[in-house]
Amino acid sequence: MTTAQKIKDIEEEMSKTQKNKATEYHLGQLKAKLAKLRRELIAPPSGGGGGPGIGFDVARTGIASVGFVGFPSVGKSTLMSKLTGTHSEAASYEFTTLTTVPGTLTYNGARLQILDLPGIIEGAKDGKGRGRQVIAVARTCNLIFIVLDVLKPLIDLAILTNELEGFGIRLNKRPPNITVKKRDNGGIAITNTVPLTKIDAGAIKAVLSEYRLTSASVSIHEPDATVEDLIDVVEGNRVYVPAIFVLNKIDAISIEELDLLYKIPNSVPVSSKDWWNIDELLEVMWEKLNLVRVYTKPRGATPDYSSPVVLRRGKCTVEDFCNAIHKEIKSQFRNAMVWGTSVKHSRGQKVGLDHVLEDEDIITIFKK
Ligand SMILES: Nc1nc2c(ncn2[C@@H]2O[C@H](COP(=O)(O)OP(=O)(O)OP(=O)(O)O)[C@@H](O)[C@H]2O)c(=O)[nH]1
Ligand SMILES: [K+]
Ligand SMILES: [Mg+2]
Repeated sequence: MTTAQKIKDIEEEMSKTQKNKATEYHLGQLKAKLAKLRRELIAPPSGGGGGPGIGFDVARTGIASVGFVGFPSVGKSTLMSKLTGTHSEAASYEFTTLTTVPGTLTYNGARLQILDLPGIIEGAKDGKGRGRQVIAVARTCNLIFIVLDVLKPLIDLAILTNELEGFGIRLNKRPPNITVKKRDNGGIAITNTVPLTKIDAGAIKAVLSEYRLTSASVSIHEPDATVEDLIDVVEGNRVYVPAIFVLNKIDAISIEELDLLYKIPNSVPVSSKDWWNIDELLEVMWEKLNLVRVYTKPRGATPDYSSPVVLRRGKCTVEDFCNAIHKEIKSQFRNAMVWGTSVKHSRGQKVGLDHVLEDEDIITIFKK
């Protein structure tokens, strides 16, 4: 039996199993089994093809990458071509785009790589079409645009989210606040600082036993933690990626319909064809990318606002700033003067290499 068939069997069994106290353990087991099978698809054991990077990946450039995911003919290539000035074939027939097409967009001084991807279909995560290769590229992006056609059923949004979830991608989520520590004996000990509303001891034990964890301490601090959250923590290979639902083709709907679309969280309605609301899309993109611009101020001169050094959040210390400019700088570094929200004083503050910079800080480096 192939992995995809095994997955299908388990999904069928789950849909037939009623959810109640008595089945909690069994369902926990099934969900863990499913996660383990999915892991095989994300990274095939050996030469299975379709793993991360195989097939559609391209050389990465720029400070961050944005991948376009969607069903065929929703307008991904139309949007990407116009945003970047790079030609990516767009046409009315499905599967026009057959491979990754990279382009570059500079926004707020940051060079971003935009990846137009082939359309995917439902079932992609379980091996339908070449969807797995597409999702594998999306998994490595810093931001995902889920592009949707507003003339198609809105359920597509949930279907696509589910496809990415099945590939270990979590959209607009933080890692669950749960820790699992293996220990030598003593069985399963559960501590929780929040009420457990969606998971109980039975389900926790079922999941852990599926991973051969018979002795472990589990601490749950995540409000309304689910079995899926626990599995994510045990599996450990999840990626947490911000996403924007780009609701395309609003030129073809009424104002009343548009009002409804505005209620969908993390979404931006646009028309790629008529270039409507692209400004908002870019603003939300910038927010979600969460980048840090640092302006260099030469001693005694005004800061250079035209070309910031752009860093990624979590990798934006003064040391990271130095490395982004030139390898040599760090060895000559004495200290730095920083102005902006990362320091307390409005007149600036002297800092060292480990100081964490904030967006739009100004910096002067003093050498030895
Ligand atoms: N009305 C309208 N049509 C659009 C818009 N954007 C794209 N289209 C049309 O939708 C069709 C598909 O566009 P593509 O850009 O090829 O879509 P795609 O998502 O890249 O398609 P695949 O590569 O096949 O997955 C084309 O006929 C476009 O002209 C839009 O904003 N409004
Ligand atoms: K198309
Ligand atoms: Mg295309």
